[in-house]
Amino acid sequence: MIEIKNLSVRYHNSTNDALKNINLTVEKGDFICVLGKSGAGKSTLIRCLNGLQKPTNGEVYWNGEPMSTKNEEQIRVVRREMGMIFQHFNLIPRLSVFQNVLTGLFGYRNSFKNLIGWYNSEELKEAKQVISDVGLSEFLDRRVEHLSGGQKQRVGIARAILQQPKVLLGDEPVASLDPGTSNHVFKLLKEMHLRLQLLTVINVHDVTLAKRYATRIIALKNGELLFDGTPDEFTDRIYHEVYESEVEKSLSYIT
Ligand SMILES: Nc1ncnc2c1ncn2[C@@H]1O[C@H](COP(=O)(O)OP(=O)(O)OP(=O)(O)O)[C@@H](O)[C@H]1O
Repeated sequence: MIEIKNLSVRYHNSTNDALKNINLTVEKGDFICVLGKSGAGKSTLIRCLNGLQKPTNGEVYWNGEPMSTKNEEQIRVVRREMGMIFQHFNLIPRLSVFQNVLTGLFGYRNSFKNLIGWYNSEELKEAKQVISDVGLSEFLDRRVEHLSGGQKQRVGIARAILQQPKVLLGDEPVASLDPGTSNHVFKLLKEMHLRLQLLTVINVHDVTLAKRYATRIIALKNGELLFDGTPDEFTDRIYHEVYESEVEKSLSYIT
């Protein structure tokens, strides 16, 4: 579904590659967690998948077609098929849950309809359904600024799902949430993945969550692909290879 060949990214003001010669194929059916220390290249990888970041070298193929040959309009069409959820939710605080979720339809409508906020009855019904699916029916008319972090992320998920994506991408969607709430959000993501057959790629710092929910784990280190396998194959030895220096540094600071 998405194939990455010899992908490297170097930001214009940097002397190092943020991603170095990555080769990957991700398929419908994958629930992928991307692990790696801060700065390993996880966000850059997600941004390459949705076309927000152009590779310095190599290519990203969407259903066999190179992204680099697509014009802005064609990339917009591809991006419509990719729902995104974010660490800081990217919601409009003063709008209600319902209004925020409806913005998931923006990619399918002309700007005039979006501007005047006109939706047909089918669209309104679908929006109510996804809000119910994420367990927020009772908060339909509440401004999102008055929700908890976990509820806000549910709104983010509902908005992404209303978009009817084929792929769901998450850039550290639980980094601002407590462990219990993070687990609930992952459980919901997994349910959506299974029910809608959504290819899901999520950056996460919590290895326990990755091992509990992922079908496949990818680990990056200094921009390189260090590991690609099942949660069972992600052993303690690999964990230490991915994180060791960071863990040791933080422990030596405490003791
Ligand atoms: N816009 C940018 N301009 C220059 N360098 C950047 C830019 N964005 C990221 N980088 C650098 O690229 C490397 C990879 O960053 P990236 O954000 O992809 O890592 P990450 O694994 O997502 O980190 P984190 O877990 O802290 O979010 C880092 O060295 C970072 O400083």
